[in-house]
Amino acid sequence: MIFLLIVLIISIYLICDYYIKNYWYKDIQGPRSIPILGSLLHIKDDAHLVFQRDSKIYNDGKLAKYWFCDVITIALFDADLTREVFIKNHEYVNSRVKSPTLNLIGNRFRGIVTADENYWQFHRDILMKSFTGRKIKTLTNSIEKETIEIISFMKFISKSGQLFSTRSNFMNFNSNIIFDYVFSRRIENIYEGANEEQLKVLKAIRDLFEFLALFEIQNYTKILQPFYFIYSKIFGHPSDPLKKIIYKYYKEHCETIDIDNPRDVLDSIISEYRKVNGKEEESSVIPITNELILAAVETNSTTMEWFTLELCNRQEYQVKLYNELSKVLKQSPNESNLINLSHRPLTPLFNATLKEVLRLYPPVPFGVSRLTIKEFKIDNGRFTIPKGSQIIQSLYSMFRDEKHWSSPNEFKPERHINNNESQSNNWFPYSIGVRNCVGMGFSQDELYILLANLVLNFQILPPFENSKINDTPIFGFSFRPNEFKVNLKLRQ
Ligand code: HEM
Repeated sequence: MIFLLIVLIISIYLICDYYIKNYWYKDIQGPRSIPILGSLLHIKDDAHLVFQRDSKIYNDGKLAKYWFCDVITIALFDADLTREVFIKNHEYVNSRVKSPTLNLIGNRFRGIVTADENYWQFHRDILMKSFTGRKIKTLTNSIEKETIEIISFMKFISKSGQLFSTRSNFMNFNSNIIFDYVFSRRIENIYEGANEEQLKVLKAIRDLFEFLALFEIQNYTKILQPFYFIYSKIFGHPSDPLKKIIYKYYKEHCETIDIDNPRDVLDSIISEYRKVNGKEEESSVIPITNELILAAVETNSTTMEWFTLELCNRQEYQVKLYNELSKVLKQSPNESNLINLSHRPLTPLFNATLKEVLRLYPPVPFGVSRLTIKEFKIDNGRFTIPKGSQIIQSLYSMFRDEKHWSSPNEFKPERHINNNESQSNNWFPYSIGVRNCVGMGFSQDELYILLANLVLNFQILPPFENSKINDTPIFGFSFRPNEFKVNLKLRQ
């Protein structure tokens, strides 16, 4: 009898769940959902391609509705509509999805990337003040110093006839800069191999990235969430090792801080926090700094990998870029013989190439999901976006949409120079609106200085003569190529 009752309850639940997912919120079409999992199986593998396909099927290519288990999800396929949601209606979409993963990383949504509607504005203001309160020159110095280090390592590798591993070295480069900027903790000789303590830090960052797959069931199924929390309490969470390290840095900073003369971003955040609210300092400052590291390292490293890969497969562009860079350095030389930010306005082709790489391979191909805190209408009232929806920007399909880009799958940096696509406001790999990427300027400076000096100093060749490096993307937390090595030939 009890068994029959249980079967009956489960059956009713499944029928209701199926009905809600497929027959409610009917003004936005999407693929059919099954009970419990919703549309998760539909988008699980190569979601960027699934969204690209769906953008040709549903709602005139503007958006589509999916169910990620219990969470109604709207994927935006159209750049104009994305602006309408993220700029015009920004106050309704400034929260993040309340998933257990974001909860645990962000200390109950108290970080910056993970911050919900209660913390976001407050933490964003603190962070912006901390960035602008520091002299930006310090960051540029740090990037230039690290670039000299890595270029000298590349020269060593090149002379010794070894191949250059792109992923590990770019990760080391980016972690060293952000650790220096945020904690004043640069790892000496990182490219030759760090010491045990430093390796622990690098491992903590990498392990967390390995773990951070997107669209996991436990993040979207309410009934599973308590088990996930209990499991993480007992066995630990992949974000714990990095947080432990950052806790140590935080304590050291607290002991030695001079509030009026902050040494680094961590000092600045602590000072700003103390000005407004001393109460939750530790539980907020640790996730904020933790998430700065997470947001910075993977995205920039991925972009560096794609840029190197594309140029390695296109020797003709390397020649063009080399000619442009060497000419400007001759025109305005400097002591270090380094391309720096003052050269940027004089290198239009290089700038366009970087833009083209970010268009074809946006490192965060779906943006970072937002959560709606109120129902609202878009597209002249045609679509209602329900409260509690997860909003995804399908950047990959938008950046390859014929509506906005000619021959969208082709690598054509020139499209960004002096033609009708060059002024396009449909290029936003760093997202748009008031909650866009905080690190956009930081990222652009780092990418420019490192990659320009790479092209200036070396010819980038594939490991085997006349071969091409595989450019099929791997879809995970970010959007990266298969790990690859290159042969760096020193230019004379
Ligand atoms: C190629 C490099 C990068 C790309 C493509 C990128 C892209 C993005 C995107 C799409 C978002 C989501 C914004 C939204 O919710 O609409 C974001 C957020 C964020 N990014 Fe980046 N990012 C990059 C580099 C960086 C760097 C270097 C830093 C740190 C210095 C950084 C820090 C952040 C932070 C803190 C947020 C959260 C902002 C907030 O929620 O208010 N990013 N980024």
